[in-house]
This record gives sequence, structure tokens and C-alpha cells, in this order.
Amino acid sequence: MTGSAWNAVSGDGFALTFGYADEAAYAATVEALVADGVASRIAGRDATLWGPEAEEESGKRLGWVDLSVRSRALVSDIAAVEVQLRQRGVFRVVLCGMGGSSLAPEVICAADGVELEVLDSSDPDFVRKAVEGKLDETVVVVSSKSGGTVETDSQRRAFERAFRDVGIDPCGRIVVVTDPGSPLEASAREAGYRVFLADPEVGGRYSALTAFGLVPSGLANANIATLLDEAEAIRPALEADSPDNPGLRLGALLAAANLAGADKMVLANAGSSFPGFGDWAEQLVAESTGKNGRGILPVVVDALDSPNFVPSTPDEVLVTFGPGQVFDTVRPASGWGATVDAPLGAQMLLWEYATAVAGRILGINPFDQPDVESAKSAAREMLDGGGEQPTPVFVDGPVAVYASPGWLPDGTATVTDAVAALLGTLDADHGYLAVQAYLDRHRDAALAGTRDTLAVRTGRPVTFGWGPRFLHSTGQYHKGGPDTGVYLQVTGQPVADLAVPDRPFTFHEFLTAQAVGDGKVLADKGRPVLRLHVSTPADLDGLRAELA
Ligand SMILES: O=P(O)(O)OC[C@H]1O[C@H](O)[C@H](O)[C@@H](O)[C@@H]1O
Repeated sequence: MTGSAWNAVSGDGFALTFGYADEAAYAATVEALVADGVASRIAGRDATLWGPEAEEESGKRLGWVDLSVRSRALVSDIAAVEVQLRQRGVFRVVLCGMGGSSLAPEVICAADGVELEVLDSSDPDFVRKAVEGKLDETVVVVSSKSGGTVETDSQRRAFERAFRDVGIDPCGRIVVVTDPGSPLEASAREAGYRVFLADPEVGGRYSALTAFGLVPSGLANANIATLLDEAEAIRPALEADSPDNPGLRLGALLAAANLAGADKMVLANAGSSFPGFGDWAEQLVAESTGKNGRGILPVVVDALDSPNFVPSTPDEVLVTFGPGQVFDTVRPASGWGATVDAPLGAQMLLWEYATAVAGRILGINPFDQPDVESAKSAAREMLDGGGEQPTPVFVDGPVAVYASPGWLPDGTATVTDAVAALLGTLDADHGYLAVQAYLDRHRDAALAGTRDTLAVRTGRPVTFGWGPRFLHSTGQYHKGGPDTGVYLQVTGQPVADLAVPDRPFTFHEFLTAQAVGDGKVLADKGRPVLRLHVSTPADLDGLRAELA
């Protein structure tokens, strides 16, 4: 790699390589971590590592370090339920849950090639399709750590109604995963549902190896014992106060690059069998570090030749997972890069360590999410009728255009000009564009291709997130991280709306309130937000062409 040093560490089941633009800064960072005994102190659940302000939260969030041992007992309990369900002809597993309560099982099941339907949406067309599936063969896992997430509660209500409508008692078909003492635990016990309690000392995005990751994956027949074995195999290396510790190395690299101005991490699959890992790591890194005006922005790309990876910008660290050795040919513009090769369970624990380490170096509490609540309360206000209903700035054919104040030139009258004006606000050195689509992520999947086209068009880092899924992942970074983002929201009319049983709002009203509420929080922070609202799902084709 031109202009940068290059190094490698490997051990039992893992191999990492690192490129760094500033070898001295990187080496000093690793040395300090070793001298301070950071790895063994994380393993020993030392809550003082992130400073006095973070201590209270850290004190109850370090239970993830030895889950590869403590979660063992769950494996047989889950297998017993799985066998019972299969004997009763129940083969379809649907998971209702947001963020940390669904991203891990999604990648675990995909890696194992087993079917798990993840319902992490409030889009009415998406929800309706899930509740109209083969209910006689369905078990629904309702996962929520807090037990108070409105999306998950609404999805549960929709399934309860759907089961009853076809004469199935939801009691034998709903399995709940939650923290002890949550409101969901109480209501689930009252309803007679099977309840798995998770470890309350593990935060959502670190919960892959708790009941949150294991119950839905195990019921879908993924090999969760192997996943725990993989994590257990790498644990000694991660707990060692050594410069060869891969968690220290990766955390130090991400933090040193960040301090040197490379504050975006472009993440790509280099031949691993778990391509969806990027979405899981995205939540872990973005929500853990994106706060107090700082942080690491994950930019998940589809392939090793995707724009932002090739070519990259000087503010990007390039990171791959899997055995591929792309840096033989690809040169990160920043000089900072890493390849991380390990099996899935090991990757998960390694990235958790690396994130906690990066948080310590950057002076960030990696266990809280102080800005997530703001979007939730703005959405609540909209639903209660307290929020001002937005009016479009103009309508161009099938697209109604909304803009936050202060950046759209007067007289703008076409989608083309509005998009060009938004992209024109991007800072050439540090700016990034976030595309946020509050749509049906299966039906409208082609829209995700706009990430690449807009990255080419702008020459800047571009992220793509489905709403409301991203609100529980990168949403924290967008609101709490550096003031460098510009935001393109895409919303639309559903084919048909759907009532949320026994609630005073429909799914589409809820989804709209989430988009408008989050847009308002971003706008209140002075960030440019453009919302394009299409009249029918078919109009998205035209919009895609417009964004190319
Ligand atoms: O599991 P739940 O309590 O329903 O939370 C689901 C998600 O909600 C919030 O958005 C948090 O920021 C996430 O970290 C969490 O994973």
C-alpha cells in the first residue's frame, strides 16, 4: 500500500492484516492499550475504562464478554422448543424485532442457509405480507429488550389478530425474548406465551450471543452451538494484553484513523459466507460511537468494486471481512485499511471488543444511545396530533417534495433541481449523504442500488438505510455524530394501509410519523433534509432514474 505501513496478526481461527497511514501513531495507540491492560480489564468487566461519566452505564453493559460460556445452557432449551414446534408442523419462523433484537439472528441464519423471516418494519405492505403467510406453519418470535418498542409491539398485535382470525390460539405460536421485568415479560406471561429471558447486563447491539441472537436462530434450525464454539475459540486472544490481540488492533486502527480524519469505515465482504454481517457491524459501530459530535460512520457496500471502496476518499478507512486479500491491488486513498478473517461467532466477539476499545480511545461511551429517543418522541408527537403536519414545497408529477428550511433555493420546482441542490450542500472533504427509504425493503429492494449511483455522482461516502430499521442502527450516528451529513428521505403511499389492532393509529400513519419525526430532529440540528414522497410503488422506477 503506497505511503503506508502494512502489518498482520493471526491466531487460532483468525487472521487480520492492517494498513496504516501513520505507523507511529498506530503503534503508540496499541502500546498504550497493552500497557493499560485494556483487554484483560474489559474481560474482567472493568466499568471505569470509559471515564467517570460512562461508568454507571458501563457497569451494567459488560455481560457480553463471556457469553460463549454463559449462553451454553440455552442451546438445549431452544432445541427442545424447536423439536416440539416441528413435530406440530410449524416450520416458518418469523422474527418481530428492531435493531439489536433482529440484526444478529438475520446474519446468523443467512450464514447457515436457514430461513428466518425478519419483520423489522412498520411499512403496511411489508407487515401485511408477513401476517398473510402460512399461519398454520408459523411461529412468531417477538424480541424486545426494553419491551417498549412500538414497532415490535405493533407487529405482535398484528400477528395475534391474524392468528385469531384463522382460529389459531396465539399462545402456542408466540415466543417472547425480553429482559427480566420488562413490560413485555409481564404481558407475555399473562397471555401464556413461552418466554426466554435475556441477560440484562448486555446492551441490544452486543446481544448476538444472548437469547436475542440464539432463540430465533435456533428455532430456525441454525447451528448456534457452533456459533458459540467460534466465539469461545477466539476469546483467549481477545482477552490478552498483547500487541497481537486482534480486538485491540482493530479498535486501535479505527480510532487512530478517526483521529487522523478518516472518520468513515467502508465495510465490504471479501469472500466470507456471511455477506449480511455488514448490517450487524453497522449498528454496533454506528450506535456505539456516533455521539457528542464524533464517531465512526459505517458505509456498507455490496462488493469489493463498489464506489466508495473503489475509488475511496481520503476520509475513509477500508475494512473487509472474509478471507479475500483485496489490498494487494486496492489502495485506500487514506492509507488506512484492514482485513478481518474469522468465522462468524469469532467476528462478532472481535468486533464487540474492537468497538469498546475504539470508544475508549475516542473518549466515547460505547454503551449508550443518547439520540435515539429524540426521533421516537418526535414520532409520538406527530401521532398524538401535536406535531405540525408538513406541507410539500412543490409537487412534480407523482412526487411530492418536502424540504427542511434554509437550503433549497427559492423557485425550485423539479425533483431534478431539488436533488441537485441537496447534493450541492455536501462538504467536499468530510460530507456524506444518507439515503433513508421508508418503504417495503423486499418489494422496493432495487432502490438500494441508488447508493452506488449516488456515490459515483457525488464522489462522496453514501449510506443507504431502510426506515424504520436504520433508526435503531445508524440513526444514532446521524443525529449524534459529526455535523457532516445531508439526508435524502424517500417515502411513499402503500398499496393498502393496515390497522394496528387496538391502537389509535395505522401502520402507515406510524411509518409517516417516524419519517417526519426523524426528519424534524435532523432539521432542528440544522442538517439539510429532502423528502421525496411517491404516489405509488411503481413511481419508484422513475425516481431511481432521476437519482442516477
Ligand atoms: O430490543 P428493543 O428494546 O426493542 O430495542 C431495539 C433497538 O431500539 C433502540 O433503537 C436502540 O437504540 C437499539 O440499540 C435497540 O437495539
